[in-house]
Amino acid sequence: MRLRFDNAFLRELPGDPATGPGLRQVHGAAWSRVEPTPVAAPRLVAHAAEVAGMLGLAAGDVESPDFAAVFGGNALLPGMDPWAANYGGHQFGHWAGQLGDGRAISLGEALAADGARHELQLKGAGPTPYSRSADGRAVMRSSIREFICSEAMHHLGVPTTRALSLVATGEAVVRDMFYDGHPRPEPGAVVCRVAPSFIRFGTFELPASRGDVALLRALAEFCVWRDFPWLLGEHAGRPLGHLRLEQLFDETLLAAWFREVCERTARLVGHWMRVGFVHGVLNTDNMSILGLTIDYGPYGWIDDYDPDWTPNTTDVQHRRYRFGWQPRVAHWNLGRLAQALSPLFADAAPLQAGLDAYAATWAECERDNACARLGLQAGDDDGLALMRELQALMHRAGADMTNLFRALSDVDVEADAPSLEPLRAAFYAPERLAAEAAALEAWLARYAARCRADGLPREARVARMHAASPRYVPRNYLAQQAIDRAAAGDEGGIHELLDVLRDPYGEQPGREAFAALRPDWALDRAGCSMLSCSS
Ligand SMILES: Nc1ncnc2c1ncn2[C@@H]1O[C@H](COP(=O)(O)OP(=O)(O)OP(=O)(O)O)[C@@H](O)[C@H]1O
Ligand SMILES: [Mg+2]
Repeated sequence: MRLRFDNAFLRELPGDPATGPGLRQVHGAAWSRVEPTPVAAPRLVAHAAEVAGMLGLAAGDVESPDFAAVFGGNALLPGMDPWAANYGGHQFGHWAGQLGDGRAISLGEALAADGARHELQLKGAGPTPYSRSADGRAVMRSSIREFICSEAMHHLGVPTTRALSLVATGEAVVRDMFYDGHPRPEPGAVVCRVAPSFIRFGTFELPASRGDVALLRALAEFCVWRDFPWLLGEHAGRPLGHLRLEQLFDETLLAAWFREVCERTARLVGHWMRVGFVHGVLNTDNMSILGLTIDYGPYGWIDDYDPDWTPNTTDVQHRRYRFGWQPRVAHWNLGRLAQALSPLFADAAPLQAGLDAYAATWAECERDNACARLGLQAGDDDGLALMRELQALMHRAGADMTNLFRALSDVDVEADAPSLEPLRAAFYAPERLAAEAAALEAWLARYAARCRADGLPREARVARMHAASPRYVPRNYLAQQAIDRAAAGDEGGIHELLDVLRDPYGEQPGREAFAALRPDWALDRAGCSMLSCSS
């Protein structure tokens, strides 16, 4: 197994002179060298062949015992030079100080044959200087969720960190799942995540909070150079040191960078709102600078449409991270990033321009999502208004978000008064549907009229709708079933679910069960409707 590494993060940014996992506050440094702690019996449970292929790994590499050893944290490949990154963050609205990779350890930045950079990072690989009071480990149930959802998001077309592998450690990890004084041992696991960059908003917030403008500037310049090279135009690919000497990183360039971060974040949230994903812990340390979904913890998927739903038990009181608030939370988080970057700007105008670009891009995404899901040609305010009315009805009548949007393409829009029949199976309770049936029918009549005025031929309309509204998403209960089966010794559920989710927009005859409404047993089952941060 061979990979080519170019560890730019270590080479170009200042590091912690101390090594090893001892807990400490790390000043003036972006990273600390620390090796994964070996585990008792690494065993490969699952891998994503697409990610292995992207890295240039062959099937034989994945099957070899070396693979489980490396991606379980027991061995290193030549060129790997493991580190934990230093960052801070706002958690639930409050500044939390230094956080850092407490259980994530980056192994190196692999360069693929096509020149793409893929940082390989183990999650659950043991203690680091940033582990605070925790153990640096992760349990199998949360690792299965991270592995499956990362890949599902990619196939759904949502920007995300990827998952190469899921390795069982053969060791127990003690967790108090509901923070109710009942800790118990659970099987441990390590996921290898893959992304061009794991830089977070909190990466910039930490040096800014300490008044360390030199490190803040170094991080910003590095991030532009490595992660946004297209902003450098003809200078892309030249050594960072040369560009610094030529003072290329002026305010105009940094402003363009911040603006792009804002726009990418808006598009990311647009995708989440389209597919019904609730991140659950949108702290600034869980916001990727590249606008990728990162940190699959107590996330959830919307079953019955409810903009106020949050899956995170830690968040039940304020519901800060509820589904419908994600657009405004992302904006707030960008505000914290803007504040952190402000020492690099003479005045606030360029940062405000970025935040305004967020609002404009999000508004555009919301309109485009609405019109694509309704199968309308033009993205206009009329389509958006129609969507908002439908969402209010879905909420009141208890419609399954995924299934209702999918079934909408079966409505006969040639009829003046289309029948509700094609939608009926997407509702959870007949009496709630009955109470709203007249309002839904009135909406359908207006919708059908709009489709006819729009003039898109049936086939094109349906294709547009199916491309925007998935048939299959990793519903909370589906992931939990895979977890339960794995706990009982059958890991086949992980592979089956991953395979279904490889084609989320296809019909996949024979696999309809994976698109079924949430069953009643999942309503109050841990892992399905409520998830704790204990992972
Ligand atoms: N078991 C653990 N051991 C050590 N540190 C942990 C552990 N769980 C969480 N942390 C750290 O606590 C902070 C916030 O936790 P959060 O739940 O956002 O992250 P996470 O799920 O560990 O990681 P990531 O954001 O890397 O996916 C991070 O600094 C994280 O590394
Ligand atoms: Mg996190």
